[in-house]
Amino acid sequence: MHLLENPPLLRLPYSQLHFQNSSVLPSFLKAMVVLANQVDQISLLGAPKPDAYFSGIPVINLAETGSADAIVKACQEFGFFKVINHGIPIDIMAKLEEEAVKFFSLPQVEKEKSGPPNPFGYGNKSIGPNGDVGWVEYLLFAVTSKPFSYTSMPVLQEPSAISFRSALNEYISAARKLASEVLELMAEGLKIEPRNVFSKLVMDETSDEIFRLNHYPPCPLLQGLNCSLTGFGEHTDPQIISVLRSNDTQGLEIALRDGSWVSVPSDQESFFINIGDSLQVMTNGRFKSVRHRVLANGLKSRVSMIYFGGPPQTQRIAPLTQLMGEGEQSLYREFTWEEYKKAAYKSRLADYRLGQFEK
Ligand SMILES: C=C1C[C@]23C[C@@]1(O)CC[C@H]2[C@@]12CC[C@H](O)[C@@](C)(C(=O)O1)[C@H]2[C@@H]3C(=O)O
Ligand SMILES: O=C(O)CCC(=O)C(=O)O
Ligand SMILES: [Fe+2]
Repeated sequence: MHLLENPPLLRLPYSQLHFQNSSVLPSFLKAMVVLANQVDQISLLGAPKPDAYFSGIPVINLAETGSADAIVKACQEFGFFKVINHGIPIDIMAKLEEEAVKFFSLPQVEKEKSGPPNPFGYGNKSIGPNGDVGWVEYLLFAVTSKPFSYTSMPVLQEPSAISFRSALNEYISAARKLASEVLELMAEGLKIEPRNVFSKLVMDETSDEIFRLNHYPPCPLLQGLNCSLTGFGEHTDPQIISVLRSNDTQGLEIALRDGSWVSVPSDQESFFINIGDSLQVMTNGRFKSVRHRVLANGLKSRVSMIYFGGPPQTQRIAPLTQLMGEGEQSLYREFTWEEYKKAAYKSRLADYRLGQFEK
């Protein structure tokens, strides 16, 4: 709806298009004649979309004993898992989703009052400072105090934004608590002490946390073409842990250890946990940071909310001595979170950011 009032969103590189089935190519090319006037930077580099949902995503039931071992297994194998029976009321997610939908439905000019992102604020299509693009608009927040104050975000300053602010605060507190609980189960599963060895890094007053609301709008021009768009290109998250929740629209994909991509069935009542690069380093590669991306199908809006738990800026990121076997060497040279973040912001989304820190 608002998408049609928003021609700039339609200017997407052709490389963002992914075909489900190569037999649609002729009709797609015909449609391109129509679309060519509206979509610039065309280059046909689409990759096929995985056919089926992956049924092998590990599911961790937090109400069950034994979840610590299952979490460690999932972190080693996938760097990704789904959490159920997490105890967070659905209402907290639904309220924030409602506020997000309200915001993304505003006229473009209103949304842009909170942008461009530098790196925080409202962003449309452009991701990060180095030329990455996707079929997405988003709000990126720095969580600088608990509860945080949103000083530089016009959209949250108006008195009428009280319900948005309170939904955000409620949701972020819940996501942080879940991140901490899961990180403590990881320490338990790895049999290392103290139990809060990971969780204290995201629970500190000075922890560097980010929160993101993503909206992948429908794309009416692509309907009937059976192809998809890159909403958010492949990447790993640089932080320790990410807690993701989406509405019931599909799109999230993860790369398996063999490099193949699989589609994660959406589940609006559950959370998905991503291992970030920093946790890969702290476990000396035992846990893998998961490569993931979002392919938007163009039919239905996807709204996602992601809490990124990072450590304080000065935190040294290195393998935990408690985890190192006899004679085991660190796979990485030492760095602080501040150094890693700086390097990340100089990189493109798909870059292998840990590469320059490997020994
Ligand atoms: C292209 C970029 C966007 C990003 C900063 C970066 O230069 C490389 C890392 C990207 C990422 C991925 C995970 C999170 O969505 C994010 C907020 C983060 O911390 O690192 C984004 C950054 C961003 O969108 O600004
Ligand atoms: O929107 C999503 O589902 C995932 C987005 C993501 O990976 C990110 O914002 O880092
Ligand atoms: Fe991500």
